[in-house]
Amino acid sequence: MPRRPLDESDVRIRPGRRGSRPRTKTRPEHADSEVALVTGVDRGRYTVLADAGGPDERPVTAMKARELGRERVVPGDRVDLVGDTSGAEGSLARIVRIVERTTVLRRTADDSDPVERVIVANADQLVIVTALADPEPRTRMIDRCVVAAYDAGMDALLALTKADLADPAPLVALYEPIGVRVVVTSVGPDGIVGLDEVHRALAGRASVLVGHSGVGKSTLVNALVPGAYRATGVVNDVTGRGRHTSSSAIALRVRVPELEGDAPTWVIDTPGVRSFGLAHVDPSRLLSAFADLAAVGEECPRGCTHTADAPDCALDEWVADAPDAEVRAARAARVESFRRLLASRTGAADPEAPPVSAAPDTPTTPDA
Ligand SMILES: Nc1nc2c(ncn2[C@@H]2O[C@H](COP(=O)(O)OP(=O)(O)OP(=O)(O)O)[C@@H](O)[C@H]2O)c(=O)[nH]1
Ligand SMILES: [Zn+2]
Repeated sequence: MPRRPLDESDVRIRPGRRGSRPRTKTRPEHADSEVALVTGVDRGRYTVLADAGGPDERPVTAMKARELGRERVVPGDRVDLVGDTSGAEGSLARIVRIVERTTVLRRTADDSDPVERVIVANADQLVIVTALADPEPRTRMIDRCVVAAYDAGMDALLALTKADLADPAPLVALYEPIGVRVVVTSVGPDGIVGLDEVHRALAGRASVLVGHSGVGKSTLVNALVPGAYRATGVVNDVTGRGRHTSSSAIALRVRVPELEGDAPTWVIDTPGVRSFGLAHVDPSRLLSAFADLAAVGEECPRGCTHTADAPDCALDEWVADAPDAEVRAARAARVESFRRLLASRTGAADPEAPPVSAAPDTPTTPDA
């Protein structure tokens, strides 16, 4: 019996076990599944948006079909939906397949859970919300977020809040050279100053927001998506604060029609997520986020870790071979930035004492 080639409506079925039974994969109900976007997860119930952006756009509550096994479904996922997809009160659809993801963001393993789990799928950008003061910015935390973003194949956007309290210039100088776009906001008498710039940076993209408690992330989200939390019940109406009972992310639609063109704008808030799992980050993959350095790294010995003490790392040669002092200084700074990010993966780097770098006229040479 010839097998029909797999297509989009196929559910992943584990092979084997009942070996003799032919794998009839054609399930009529799955043939007319529809693609939906996962916006939230709460205790085994998924909120998905069917026909997202289309004329029949509607929120639907769904559960995971058994066929998916232990595979996690997370906000940002596109899924195939079957069953009652009407979205009517009390209806429950089933998620039968996860569409292949373009990006995955993992949160860090912690004491309660030793596994680095995927928390958001298909996001384009990681927005690192950092207060310029109160609480003080922590560059190591920002570095780690940048690494997580680059490793996930996402862009990094630094949103500096509370510019009324401190000057953003030093942080801008630290992050713009490594490809991080920076937006600056403050709270003024008529709302958030700088919101237009934030809108421009988010328009047409799916952006994950992260930030420590008190940095002004909720203030920002509320300005971007007025009333969103009331609608989703995530925030207590009286205190305005998140219940933060779980660390599951939630996708919220931002309406900026004049900026976004055809692509919708989403922000994905991650209550309770404070850091990202970086144990899996591969130095070469991180290097590939720095196009100029990646080209240089092609000349490195196989398996080079690209750290300051790596023998014969081509990055050091590239700094040493600069035609003049100015170029050398620029290259050294670039390599230092990369190595700073690399070091942030592990517990090694002290935020107040970044790894010792080459002064412009004394390029680092490997000790080995
Ligand atoms: N001066 C100043 N204060 C701000 C600014 N943005 C937010 N705040 C204040 O900072 C405090 C924390 O803001 P939130 O938006 O609750 O911060 P959060 O990051 O969501 O923190 P959690 O709710 O604890 O997760 C609040 O008192 C805000 O009013 C700003 O631009 N300037
Ligand atoms: Zn190297």
